[in-house]
Amino acid sequence: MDVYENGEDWVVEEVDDGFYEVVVPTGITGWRTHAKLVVTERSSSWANDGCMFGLYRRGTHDVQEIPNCAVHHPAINLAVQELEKATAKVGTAAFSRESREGGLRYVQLQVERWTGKVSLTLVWAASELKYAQPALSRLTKELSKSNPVLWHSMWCHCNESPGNNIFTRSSKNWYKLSGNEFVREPISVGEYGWLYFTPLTFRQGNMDGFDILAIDVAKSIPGGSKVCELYAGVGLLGLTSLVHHSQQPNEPLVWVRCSDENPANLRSFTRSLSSIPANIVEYQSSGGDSKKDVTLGEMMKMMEEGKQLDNDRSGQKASYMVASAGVALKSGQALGADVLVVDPPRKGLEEEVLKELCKPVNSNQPQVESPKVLTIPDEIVNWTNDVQTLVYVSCGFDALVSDCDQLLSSQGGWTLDRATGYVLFPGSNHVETICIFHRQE
Ligand SMILES: C[S@@+](CC[C@H](N)C(=O)[O-])C[C@H]1O[C@@H](n2cnc3c(N)ncnc32)[C@H](O)[C@@H]1O
Repeated sequence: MDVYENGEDWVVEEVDDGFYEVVVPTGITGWRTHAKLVVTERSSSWANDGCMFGLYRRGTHDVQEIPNCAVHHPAINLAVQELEKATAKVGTAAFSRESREGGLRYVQLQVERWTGKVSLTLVWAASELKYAQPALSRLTKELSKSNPVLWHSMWCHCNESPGNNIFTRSSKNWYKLSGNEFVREPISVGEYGWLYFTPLTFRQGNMDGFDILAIDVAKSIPGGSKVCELYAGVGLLGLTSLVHHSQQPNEPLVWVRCSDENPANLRSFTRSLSSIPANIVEYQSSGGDSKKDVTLGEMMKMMEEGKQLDNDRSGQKASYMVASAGVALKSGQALGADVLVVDPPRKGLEEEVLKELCKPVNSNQPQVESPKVLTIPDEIVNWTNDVQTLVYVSCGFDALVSDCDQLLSSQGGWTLDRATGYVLFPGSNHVETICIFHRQE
């Protein structure tokens, strides 16, 4: 890429050649439907005047309040006001980093756009729910009483770890206290189903903006393709593409295989799939349990027993595997796929994924869709051999530049056809980018 670091927080294009188109998909205010805020005492603990909610000032642990923040969805600002009032009324003690006393550490607020309701997660410094009581119940009761229509659901996440991580990795630390398990968002193509999120799953900060990006991803996939999606979250990009192509004449996708390392996504994905009309996902009536949900408990048990978690049931065009990106590839998820969609975290692609994409295409490798029918040893398989189009969605520009350099200088035969930047987070210095790569003929 013809960009260089300028020593600041941004990179500069050497010559504006018009290659990198920039899109501002939404207004610059009110776009943030997902916020995580840190909590601190308003004054001293004996004053009992409740908690303050905000962000750490850069490089410090001083909390900066952001009342009526312009980029927040109005429901988030309202929720913060309700939290301030309620914590003052019931005397909730914020967690202190210094004394390690007090309970409330962080809050996560997620707006369900079509209802304007907020799913609230209270992150409490406790090892188990019982140790957060009775302060936790006092607070949630007051919040529900003070504004009964605002809250979609309330959750508690117990986190007494010493560091700054907002959430621990254990799904056992999550407790749903009230309301619905899932925040629902419409798939952004017509009225053909929903995406389901919980506080345990990844959800984009600017959902309106990402809807537009998801349609652009769908349009960049040739009709009739077989698609493998890594880093899929709840399956937002894959399912949007499946629905989009079902509405194009003679262009339905053949299949979409999604995967992600977070096991909590599987329940969400299964729900979404059930909400999409059968003629789009082609369920087969193969008996009563074909759409059966896996409970969180069953999921934990399967993981403890080392069983693979997936919903790859016959008759469905879309399937889900819980696995890291590298493991998903080596399980054959991209075998037979024409298109690979990746949307990794800021640090970019896993080394294993890059390594596969950088291998030269092996014209002697048979084109099959399952490793079970591959007749060559695993060590010499090119797990992305059939992929002709790579759709790379990036939220970390530095990592994208480095991954791009590796792909383009490799023997994988890749060319970068298009790159589009999306100003998804106005007011911040982050840009979301879609890069479309093709293999040279
Ligand atoms: C930027 S999010 C994209 C999710 C999805 N495209 C969306 O828009 O909702 C990145 C996802 O990568 C997953 N992830 C992070 N590291 C991973 C890895 N090594 N292997 C597989 N998934 C990973 C996270 O769980 C998260 O769901």
